[in-house]
Amino acid sequence: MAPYKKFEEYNIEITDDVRQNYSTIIEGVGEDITREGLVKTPERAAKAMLYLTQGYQQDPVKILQGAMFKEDYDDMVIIKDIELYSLCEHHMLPFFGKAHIAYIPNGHIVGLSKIPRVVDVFARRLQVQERLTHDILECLNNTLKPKGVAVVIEASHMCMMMRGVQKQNSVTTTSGFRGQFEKQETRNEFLKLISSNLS
Ligand SMILES: Nc1nc2c(ncn2[C@@H]2O[C@H](COP(=O)(O)OP(=O)(O)OP(=O)(O)O)[C@@H](O)[C@H]2O)c(=O)[nH]1
Ligand SMILES: [Zn+2]
Repeated sequence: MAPYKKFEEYNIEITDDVRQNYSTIIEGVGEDITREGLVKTPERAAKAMLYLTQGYQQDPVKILQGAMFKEDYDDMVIIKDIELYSLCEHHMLPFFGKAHIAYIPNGHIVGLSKIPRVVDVFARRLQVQERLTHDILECLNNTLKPKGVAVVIEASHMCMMMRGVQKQNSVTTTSGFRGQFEKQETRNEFLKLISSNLS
């Protein structure tokens, strides 16, 4: 079985429930649910929400284990500027930005695409940025068992932009480091490489 199912494969039985609840919300904000433009909206909104939270149905460990290859390379591997879209668990509004991830292999490398896939598995859940950062960090650390792993996330939160404090330009940075990245020198090398424009 594939570690991640296509959206359509698991969505069918739960859509009805979520769709019904979106009808209630639309009526609750004072709209006419029978209006032409809104007739299909509960269905669309339910599908969109289930898409944005599909990470609950996916197994990030299997994703990584499916593409680990024996290799002696033991220098830093960095994937930077991985775009991410998540939902804050407090308001269910988007937060979005970039993840920068590095690891130092320990006998195994991993298929490069699997790292952004793991980011998406954890981002497509109700999250806070701090937990998202640690979820990714711990998953990579426990599964790849590398010599070190580093995760930095920079994100903007719609709940701070569209409403609430209404700050349009603030960016939140979170980070986590394990193994060799706990050493100042290695951590600095990583931070220098992700802030350079060379890629
Ligand atoms: N630490 C953290 N806080 C977040 C994240 N996303 C949203 N928040 C915050 O969650 C907090 C929820 O605070 P509450 O006071 O319960 O909610 P609220 O009345 O809507 O707060 P305001 O946004 O200040 O209007 C807010 O300060 C949000 O900015 C996140 O990823 N990490
Ligand atoms: Zn929020």
